[in-house]
Amino acid sequence: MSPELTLDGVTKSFGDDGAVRDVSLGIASGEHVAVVGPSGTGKTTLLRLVSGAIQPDSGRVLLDGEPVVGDAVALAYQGETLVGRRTALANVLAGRLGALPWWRGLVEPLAPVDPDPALSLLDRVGLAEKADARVSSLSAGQRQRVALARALVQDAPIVLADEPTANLDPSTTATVLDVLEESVGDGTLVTVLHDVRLARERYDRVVGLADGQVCFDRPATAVTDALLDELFGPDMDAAKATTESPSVTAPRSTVAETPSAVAQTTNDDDGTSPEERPPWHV
Ligand SMILES: Nc1ncnc2c1ncn2[C@@H]1O[C@H](COP(=O)(O)OP(=O)(O)OP(=O)(O)O)[C@@H](O)[C@H]1O
Repeated sequence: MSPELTLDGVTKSFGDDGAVRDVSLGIASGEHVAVVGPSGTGKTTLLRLVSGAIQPDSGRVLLDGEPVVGDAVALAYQGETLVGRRTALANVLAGRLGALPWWRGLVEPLAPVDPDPALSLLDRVGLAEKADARVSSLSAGQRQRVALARALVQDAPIVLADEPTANLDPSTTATVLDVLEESVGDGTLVTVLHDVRLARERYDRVVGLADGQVCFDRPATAVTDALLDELFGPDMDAAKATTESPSVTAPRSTVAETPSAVAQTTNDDDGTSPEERPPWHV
């Protein structure tokens, strides 16, 4: 069982900018939650607060009622947090070190870390042949997948993923989200996604952030175009013109049985390429 995650009136500012403002959320053990919202509305800051990477100015982040400590939370960052001159495998193994009990370093200081879990994850995200490549030689999408593997190899009960599908093509996006869902399994998953369609299709629950505050917090099946309109503002008008049928909102268990669902649900009938459409287009 993953611990229950609670954000209680969490606020974080950078200078005069209130990045996250009085956010309260309860995320139950095993929930898979997507966080969506326009750029600069505090999504990354929220994940960093939950991971303990930064501390709130006020409010509390709690796991089962206690402050976040230890290795309970793994965060796959959106940004460049890998060591470029080390190999992909070495970077993923660095995550594995954090998953081992502290006393292993005392008892077996020279024992090598078992590379198999890291190699297996690199294989599952499609990077088996890049295991020995320096991270600095990898594309942005490949680095994104190394960062995800590094988070997943920690076997943490709560996994946070910040835009894990940025820079990826549709097929690799589906693979990465499949690996994420399968690896986390019954654990708790909080993923920041720009693609609202994926959030609706693949997650139990969607939280919309606007200007650092919760705009909506609904089961994925209850996320309507009106809510997205409120969240994303005027740009939603373009989406309304092309969104006449209801969203494809398969529950998580169904999607997991159809790994290619993302590619299959892409609608090319309106004459626009997927890249030209707003992220919530269905
Ligand atoms: N370390 C920092 N120092 C100063 N300002 C910051 C810092 N981190 C975030 N901010 C500011 O906080 C606000 C929220 O940033 P954040 O990265 O959380 O947004 P976001 O919703 O994740 O954006 P995006 O979707 O573009 O990644 C922005 O105005 C940003 O400039």
